[in-house]
Amino acid sequence: MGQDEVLTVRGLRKRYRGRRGVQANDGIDLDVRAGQVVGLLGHNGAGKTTLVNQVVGLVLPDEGTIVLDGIDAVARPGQARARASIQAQANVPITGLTPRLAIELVGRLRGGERSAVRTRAGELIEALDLGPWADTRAEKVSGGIARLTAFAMTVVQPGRLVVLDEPTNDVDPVRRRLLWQQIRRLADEGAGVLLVTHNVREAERVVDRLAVLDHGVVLAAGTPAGLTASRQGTLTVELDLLPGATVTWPDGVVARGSSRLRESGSVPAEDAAEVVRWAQRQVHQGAIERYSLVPASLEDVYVELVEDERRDAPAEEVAA
Ligand SMILES: Nc1ncnc2c1ncn2[C@@H]1O[C@H](COP(=O)(O)OP(=O)(O)OP(=O)(O)O)[C@@H](O)[C@H]1O
Repeated sequence: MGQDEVLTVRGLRKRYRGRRGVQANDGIDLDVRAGQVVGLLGHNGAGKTTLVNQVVGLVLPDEGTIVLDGIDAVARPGQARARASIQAQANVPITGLTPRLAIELVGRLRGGERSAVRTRAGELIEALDLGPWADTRAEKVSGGIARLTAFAMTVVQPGRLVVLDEPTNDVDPVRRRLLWQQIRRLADEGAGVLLVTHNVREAERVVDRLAVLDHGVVLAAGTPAGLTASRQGTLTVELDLLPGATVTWPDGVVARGSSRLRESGSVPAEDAAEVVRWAQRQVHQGAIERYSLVPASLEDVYVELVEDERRDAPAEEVAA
């Protein structure tokens, strides 16, 4: 393991026993290096939280190895956990405290020196625009502010590995941007960050590498550019339909998705000009309100990967 490796996971398997045994992790390899944000994507039940819980020693693997900052995390979970900070999916209750006090308390519990912790807590409160609620009793703050407070509690005295499980849940779009900046900054300042998220569109701009998990296995892993390379030369066209309108795609467009007032498809870049002319005519004819053509995103690739996997999987496995 090189000195920059903060987390190395190899061949990790975990099966939950019981009447309907679930193979939650089925041979996972994963690496996080210092200075990197690694995103972990996957549908509900893909096995992300199981993986994270094994990394921080809350769940014992059936098989495989986990090395966290040089420590064997399976044999010495306590020591490994001391080198990591984790923001769990559910917020730790801080009833009776204010966000500022809760952030400072965790900083002190994790061994931070009083004035350094106070300064860092103040910086985080400012950076996340928590000021107006920093000194309000926790019972009175909104879900989004509670989520940001939980993030600040996690990173006030960060470990070498910072694990964030859905940190953006409930956070408003403006503060989400501030949060993404802080996540990036954590890595830039030397931590390895493992980020569990469904927010593929926003994460794409921040992560260095991604692993896509599906039914306990890593379907694909790589940089955002590497994962989207297979879609280079392809654009995504999106239409906002007017109520009651229907459209039939022109030749060259492959339908990708459809909801009540939105259709999306993919189109080779060389056909884009033709599709724009077609879409413009649809606007004039009152079928669509607006349209956009954008490069294929990581979200497109992610959805396709998972859909391909579903198509190939036996029916009962998909239903499970
Ligand atoms: N304690 C448990 N006992 C039995 N089965 C469990 C337990 N925890 C999780 N599972 C099952 O293991 C599988 C993986 O769950 P996990 O929570 O790791 O997925 P996830 O990717 O984190 O999902 P989500 O995005 O919904 O949080 C699921 O089928 C889930 O029902």
